[in-house]
Amino acid sequence: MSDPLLRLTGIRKSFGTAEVLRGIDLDVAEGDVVALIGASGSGKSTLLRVINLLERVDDGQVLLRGEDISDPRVKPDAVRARIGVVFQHFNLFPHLSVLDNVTLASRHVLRRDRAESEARALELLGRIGLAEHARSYPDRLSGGQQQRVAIVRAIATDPDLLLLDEITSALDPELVGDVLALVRDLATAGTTIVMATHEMAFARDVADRVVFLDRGVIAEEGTPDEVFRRPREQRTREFLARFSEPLAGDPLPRQ
Ligand SMILES: Nc1ncnc2c1ncn2[C@@H]1O[C@H](COP(=O)(O)OP(=O)(O)OP(=O)(O)O)[C@@H](O)[C@H]1O
Repeated sequence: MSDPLLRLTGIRKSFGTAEVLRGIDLDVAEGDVVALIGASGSGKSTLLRVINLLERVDDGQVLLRGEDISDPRVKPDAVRARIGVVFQHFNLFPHLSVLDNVTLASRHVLRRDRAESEARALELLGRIGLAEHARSYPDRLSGGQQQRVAIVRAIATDPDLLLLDEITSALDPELVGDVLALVRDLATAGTTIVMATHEMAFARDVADRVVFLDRGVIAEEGTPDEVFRRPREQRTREFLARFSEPLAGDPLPRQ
């Protein structure tokens, strides 16, 4: 069998005396959408940061297409061009236009030609209805628009993997729908995504697999149906009980 796109084996990470990740094993196949859920502080962001080499593991391996990228000799920049990341706060560069934000990595890390990078960026911005804002600065855009630009920027290098860390948490509720719709489109188009999310209804509808982290270990994983409707673990049930209201209805906007 061929290697999964991403394989995590025995990942451990401590900050001081606090062990935040306590032996994580996880495989993500090409095209899979994996939702990481769990209480605040359970280690979701740290796990994403470990995958992207923003944090180095204390123990264990991160394998991307079979290559051990957690090896200290691997240069983070080379890996980051292969792994797109979007954080809670949009992190667009305020002094660069939308277009320059989107083309930055493609031009300066991958050394792609300017015209080629801009054509691709404009095509992506067009897909999210923001091509006319290409020459604007980020502060002219709403939070939801900025976050969609951040997503487009993350995929502009055609990464192997897209990591999303609570990308709707800082948005006003009325702006969440468009951002989730874009993620839904990417998932449908076959993008491999690992996302930490508090949007349970979204995880249920979009993810192929749901991973429940509890104090640094994977307490349960399965299809959305298994985890949300038939959780095996008491601690999963307790966690989900806090989200029972949104899960009962369907708060997701339909396109
Ligand atoms: N750089 C750091 N230095 C020290 N402690 C850290 C650092 N990063 C994370 N932690 C701690 O690690 C634990 C896990 O944090 P993490 O952000 O991974 O959790 P999370 O599940 O993503 O939480 P949330 O849902 O609130 O974002 C927390 O107790 C946090 O305080």
